[in-house]
Amino acid sequence: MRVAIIYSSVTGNTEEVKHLIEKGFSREGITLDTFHMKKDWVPTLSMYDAIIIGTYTWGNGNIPKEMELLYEAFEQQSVHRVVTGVFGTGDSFYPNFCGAVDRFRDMLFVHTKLAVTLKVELFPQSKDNLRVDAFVKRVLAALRLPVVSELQYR
Ligand SMILES: Cc1cc2nc3c(=O)[nH]c(=O)nc-3n(C[C@H](O)[C@H](O)[C@H](O)COP(=O)(O)O)c2cc1C
Repeated sequence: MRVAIIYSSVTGNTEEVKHLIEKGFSREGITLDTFHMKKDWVPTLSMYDAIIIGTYTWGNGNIPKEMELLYEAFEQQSVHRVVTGVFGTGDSFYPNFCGAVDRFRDMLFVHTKLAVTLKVELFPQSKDNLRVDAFVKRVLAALRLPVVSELQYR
């Protein structure tokens, strides 16, 4: 099972959610391939069974510049079998809260097997732990994998 997480973060909020999601998958025995979108390079998306996208929001509800190449790659590559989830951080002070998540969601819904989305207000708080757990479980369910961390307690 190959799962990637591809993200962008300037001030560290989205990166912190990424850490939580990585930990969630790690509890399920899944190690993620991690890509920080800084350069003009995107991995071959069809290599993966699942891809998690993490993005902050810029401008007026926009996708950050460094994430545009990834957005276009999903539109152009053969990804209809890939399970996806998209998360992001934003600031509800802005009218389009986490608008970049919405833009990825609409595109991924058309081109991939979109399983789940998650929006976090700025830096993740303890209440977000349960939301992250639910995010990971939705991806596992779409991959038809059992939730190992719960099976251990039965
Ligand atoms: C110039 C600017 C524009 C922004 N526009 C939005 C926006 O439209 N919607 C939103 O939800 N957040 C917006 N934000 C807030 C960032 O998305 C938020 O601080 C985010 O957590 C930053 O993520 P990072 O720490 O991973 O870089 C904006 C921030 C800046 C500085």
